Amino acid sequence: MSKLRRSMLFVPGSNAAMLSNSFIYRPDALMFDLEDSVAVTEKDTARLLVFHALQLPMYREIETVVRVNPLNSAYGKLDVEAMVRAGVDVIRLPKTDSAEDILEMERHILEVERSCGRKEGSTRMMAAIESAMGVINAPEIAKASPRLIGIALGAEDYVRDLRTERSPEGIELMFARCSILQAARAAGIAAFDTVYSNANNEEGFIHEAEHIKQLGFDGKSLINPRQIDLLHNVFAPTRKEVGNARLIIEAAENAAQQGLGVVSLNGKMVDAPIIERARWVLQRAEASGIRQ
Ligand SMILES: CC(C)(COP(=O)(O)OP(=O)(O)OC[C@H]1O[C@@H](n2cnc3c(N)ncnc32)[C@H](O)[C@@H]1OP(=O)(O)O)[C@@H](O)C(=O)NCCC(=O)NCCSC(=O)C[C@@](O)(CC(=O)O)C(=O)O
Ligand SMILES: [Mg+2]
Repeated sequence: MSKLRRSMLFVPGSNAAMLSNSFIYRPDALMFDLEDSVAVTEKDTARLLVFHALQLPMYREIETVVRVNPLNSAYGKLDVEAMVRAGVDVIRLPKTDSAEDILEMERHILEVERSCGRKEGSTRMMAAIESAMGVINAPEIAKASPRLIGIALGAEDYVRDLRTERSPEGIELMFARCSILQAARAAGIAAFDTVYSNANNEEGFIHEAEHIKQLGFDGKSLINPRQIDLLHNVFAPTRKEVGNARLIIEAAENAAQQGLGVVSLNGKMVDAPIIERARWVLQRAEASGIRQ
């Protein structure tokens, strides 16, 4: 079963208090940020703080992602050098506009891996798409490197680029979400949704989480620990879904014994894709529990 990456909690890299205890919230991944949540005057301090946080034993037990600054900024290369040396699991490249951005990042990561003796290819990558150009190039971006675990939408920057703003229904994000999802699936990698920026609006958050789960996303970036359980609950299958999946597997096993590829379960067709989905529901229930 592929690794669970439902929740990825952004932690501002310049906030020493948050860095020291963010593991207690147990998201699927922690995403230390060196980019937009860090003031220009704090960039060097944040890099040092995150470097040290990555040495802490508690961060060895959880997947760590660091969002670095773009390589064409004054900080990007220094960020990558420090984070690869620190042993981060995944580097998140923000504002990815083209496959060339990925290739450039890959070249730089490889150089650092070689110079510090880290296994070549062991640093994984994630690309955040945050512009119209990035959305148009999503299929090439998603296929650009075997290091990529997934691509993600960065909606706050994206709506700025489109010259609009986010609405509760998210109609302005529909094209980008579908494009990113299609590109990710065609490349065989994960698709991650963007942050919901109001930590106090639980209802709005759940509405958005249900929407992106229905579209097919694997998970979502988060800004606040209170959003973690809400998201995990949305992603957990319901008791009814689990019960139904068990019946489908049972029916499929009986059908296989009789040499049949398709059978009926209470009038509903059960064939290969339906069986595969049922297995996926059971795996998900085992990994994430059943919806509360
Ligand atoms: C939103 C808010 C200010 C609310 O503050 P509040 O004070 O109301 O929070 P409370 O709930 O009261 O905190 C209760 C306890 O949790 C602790 N706690 C809170 N948040 C924590 C956390 N994140 N990590 C660890 N610990 C945390 C806190 O320290 C306290 O601990 P304690 O005192 O011990 O009880 C706060 O959460 C926060 O700063 N979030 C991170 C924001 C951030 O990273 N932005 C950048 C990424 S987005 C972006 O760049 C756009 C994007 O690029 C995105 C894309 O690409 O998708 C695009 O373009 O769209
Ligand atoms: Mg952004």
